[in-house]
Amino acid sequence: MITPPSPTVRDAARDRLSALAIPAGALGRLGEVAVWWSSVRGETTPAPPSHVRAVVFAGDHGVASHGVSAYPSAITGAMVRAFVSGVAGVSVLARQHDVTLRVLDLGVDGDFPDLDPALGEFKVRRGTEPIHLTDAMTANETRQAIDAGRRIAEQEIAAGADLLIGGDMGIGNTTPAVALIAGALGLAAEDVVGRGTGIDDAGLALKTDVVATALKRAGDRVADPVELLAALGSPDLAAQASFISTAAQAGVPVLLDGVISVAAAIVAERLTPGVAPWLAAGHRSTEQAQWRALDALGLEPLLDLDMRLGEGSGAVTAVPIVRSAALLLSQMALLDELM
Ligand SMILES: Cc1cc2ncn([C@H]3O[C@H](COP(=O)(O)O)[C@@H](O)[C@H]3O)c2cc1C
Ligand SMILES: O=C(O)c1cccnc1
Repeated sequence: MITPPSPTVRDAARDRLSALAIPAGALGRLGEVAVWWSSVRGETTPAPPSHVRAVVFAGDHGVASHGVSAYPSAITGAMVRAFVSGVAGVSVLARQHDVTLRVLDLGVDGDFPDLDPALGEFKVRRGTEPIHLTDAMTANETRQAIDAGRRIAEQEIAAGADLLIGGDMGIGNTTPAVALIAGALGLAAEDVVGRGTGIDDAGLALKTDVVATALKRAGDRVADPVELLAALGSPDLAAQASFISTAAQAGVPVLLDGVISVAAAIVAERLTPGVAPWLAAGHRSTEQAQWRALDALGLEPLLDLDMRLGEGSGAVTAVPIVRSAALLLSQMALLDELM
């Protein structure tokens, strides 16, 4: 069980919010995120996040060659190179919002001999098995990925992170992500599948079949988070789940992104109950599984921009919102002081 953020500080922040020189409730969700930021920082008027660190967990997925994505697996490696050169979508956003971005290859089906070997320091395997046919990975590989996620979070925290973000890269990864959400929450395939990179109706029907078959194959094993990850997950998803869980245990808040990041959070909550109060939701993605999982975690997304990129992009886009909220709570006058 994880120690929750301080209820005393949260109440003090709520009191301050109610006393600000605004009509009651006028900051809307900005007020709520300010109170959350105070509670996770353990101070009524904490400084806004200034050491935001994002890690992109990259990996390939066996299901990708079974018609569940609009794009081929070769894109994964090409995008890893784009992160390294700073030209991916989230790279641009991270530069704009002063977020440190790190990309790690947990399970890409390829190697990068010309790039910094640190990229593959935590690599578990090349791609996964197709989850509708067999387990994504072995129990041993799952433990290795969980251990990697913990060490990655510890490194980011040691580097001074005051807010962490997990991003994803891997063609096909919305399929295991929604399967994990369905498995953990007991939902049916048709209630979790979405169009991912933009599959058509036939693709959606096929993806629904793949997820339904995978869930049936996993059976009761979905009740155990480690078995769930081995059966339906991947090294990158397992590592991100453990990254979130480790951050929450250390009292470091995490800003969630889209369906992959939220799937990792749902599994993190299973690995170590009590994670959710340490989390905020950066945005609402177009994937229905993401909304259902956020609901289950009790989280309301900050932004709703119809984004469906992943990479951590929705979370990084929300960073200035968290900063604005923190500044409002600490710098605004109280109504009493003006009277
Ligand atoms: C060029 C490109 C860049 C991306 N950046 C993130 N994704 C996102 O889309 C993929 C998941 O969707 P699906 O499950 O439908 O394959 C993941 O790689 C995810 O990171 C991208 C996808 C593409 C094509
Ligand atoms: O919800 C997301 O983050 C998402 C949606 C589609 C494709 N990749 C990511």
